[in-house]
Amino acid sequence: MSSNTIIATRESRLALWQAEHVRDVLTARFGLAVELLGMTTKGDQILDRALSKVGGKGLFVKELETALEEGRAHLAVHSLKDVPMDLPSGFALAAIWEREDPRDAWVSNKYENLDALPQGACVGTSSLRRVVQLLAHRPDLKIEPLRGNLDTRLRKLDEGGYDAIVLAAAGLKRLGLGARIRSLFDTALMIPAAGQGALGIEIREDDARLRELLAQTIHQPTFLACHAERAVSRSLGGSCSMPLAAFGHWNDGVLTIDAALGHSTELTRPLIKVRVTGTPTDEASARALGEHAAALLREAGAGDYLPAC
Ligand SMILES: NCc1[nH]cc(CCC(=O)O)c1CC(=O)O
Repeated sequence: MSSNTIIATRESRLALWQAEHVRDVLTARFGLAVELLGMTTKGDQILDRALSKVGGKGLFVKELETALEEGRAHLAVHSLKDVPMDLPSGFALAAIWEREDPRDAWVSNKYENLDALPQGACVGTSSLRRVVQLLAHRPDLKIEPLRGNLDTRLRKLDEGGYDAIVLAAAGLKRLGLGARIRSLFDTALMIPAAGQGALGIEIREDDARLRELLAQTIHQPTFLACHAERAVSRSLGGSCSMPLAAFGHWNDGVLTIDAALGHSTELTRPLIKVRVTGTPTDEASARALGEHAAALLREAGAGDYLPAC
């Protein structure tokens, strides 16, 4: 095997963009010779069912972790949003990089935004988080499942299957598809998912060399916000699928976390929403802030909303 540093990556256009970005930064900054190892994951193969029904987001990372474990690769680059809240033992999240636009995007060939949709119109998304927040504003809408990579989802919209779809702005912008964004959701109306728009870099926990090197690349405000967001999810039992949104944003040195939870099966039940603020300085204090938000959600009745798992 070559002495190059190898990045395991999924082969969707977005995953490859992200892996190439990490490769280029590591080469420019540390002079590393980096190669990509493309892989297909279970999550890429299952296109007909909601991920929440077949084992959740871990499906996108398992094969990459196996490559790390077997020494076929050294780093795995992920959309942080797709990384389970607790990594299996032996693996570490060595870096979180600066976020692209964390907002959700409205993509439609006919309607400017959610308010412009006629009664009973059809919106495509398979994200429970997006479904409950769309229905909170427009209970009349018909929501239809929409899976596949970004190009597939856009094609399904263009074929006329939906009046509009909702996608992460980050993915569209990274792929040069920003022109497809008709409008952007206010993060108060459509709170993003924990980690949305950020990159997460995973390594073997015992890889001291890469751990030290990657520590120098962490984008601290994103790192703290995302650890707080992920802690909200973890505290509520993040391995289960639930309609949860958690978004942290910095203002004058203060981190505000907005979180919203919908009922896991009765998707039109009122959302439970909380906001907390703090000034975390490290991973532990960021997590504590997220745990505080989760505690407030529980006080407000989250226990009745969570799936039994
Ligand atoms: N769940 C799939 C996924 N994972 C990351 C992104 C977009 C990029 C990001 O949020 O970092 C997407 C597509 C989407 O939600 O529209």
